[in-house]
Amino acid sequence: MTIDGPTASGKTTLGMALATALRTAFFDTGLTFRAISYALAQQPFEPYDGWCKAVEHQPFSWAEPVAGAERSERVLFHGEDVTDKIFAPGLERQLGLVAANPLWRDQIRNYHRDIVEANPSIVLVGRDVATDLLPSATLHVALWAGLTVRRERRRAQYRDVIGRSTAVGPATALDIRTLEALRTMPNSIELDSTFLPATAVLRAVLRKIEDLPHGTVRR
Ligand SMILES: Nc1ncnc2c1ncn2[C@@H]1O[C@H](COP(=O)(O)OP(=O)(O)OP(=O)(O)O)[C@@H](O)[C@H]1O
Ligand SMILES: Nc1ccn([C@@H]2O[C@H](COP(=O)(O)O)[C@@H](O)[C@H]2O)c(=O)n1
Repeated sequence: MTIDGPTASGKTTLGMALATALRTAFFDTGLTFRAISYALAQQPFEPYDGWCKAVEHQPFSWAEPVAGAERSERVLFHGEDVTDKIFAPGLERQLGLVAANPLWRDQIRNYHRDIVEANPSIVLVGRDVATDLLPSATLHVALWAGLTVRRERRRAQYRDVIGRSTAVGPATALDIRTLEALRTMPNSIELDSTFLPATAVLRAVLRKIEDLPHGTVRR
């Protein structure tokens, strides 16, 4: 299954809950973009294409999920848990550079393809996963939420983290470009979560799954 939508629309929340309910693998492709941007931000130079190779050797790894944590996937960089840091506002510029670079996108796509191949039963999250990575998925969900609500959700998410309280500013050029680039599959379920709690979003998707022909989704 794929879940796409703009930042802080609730993709990860829904994806993790769905993967738990259906006992499938789960992967948030945004983490790859963020982890690579974080690695680049540690370098003193402007990123350029040659770095694609350089970052291949960066020692990233994914730690075991942390039970009870809101965002249970953890990203390690040189052994340090950088999961919170890769959501820091200062990474926006690097994120924009990585996301706009076709060479980076190719490498990241190949990395994600390997993950999909290794996990035929997977909930895959990210803004282009439906159209680009897994167009033949059993179910596509296009999740939406208004900008003000998304900003407030992110602000609440960061409220208790020192130095992160100003993390969510006005819509940036990156936000706007990303929204323009969002494409959905013609057969995707469109859900507006602006006024829906996360549990209701999950219930709505589970209901859609129940409507699928028997045996389409193995539990
Ligand atoms: N339906 C909802 N109602 C209220 N809050 C929600 C809802 N869905 C998610 N949230 C909260 O909003 C915040 C952002 O959610 P989440 O990380 O799932 O979004 P995302 O789309 O995966 O973001 P990103 O694109 O940055 O990875 C989290 O704190 C989450 O608990
Ligand atoms: N499939 C994807 C996932 C992400 N991006 C880019 O990475 C940025 C961070 O993603 P989040 O979902 O964690 O917000 C995002 O702004 C995109 O620019 C992408 O291009 N394709």
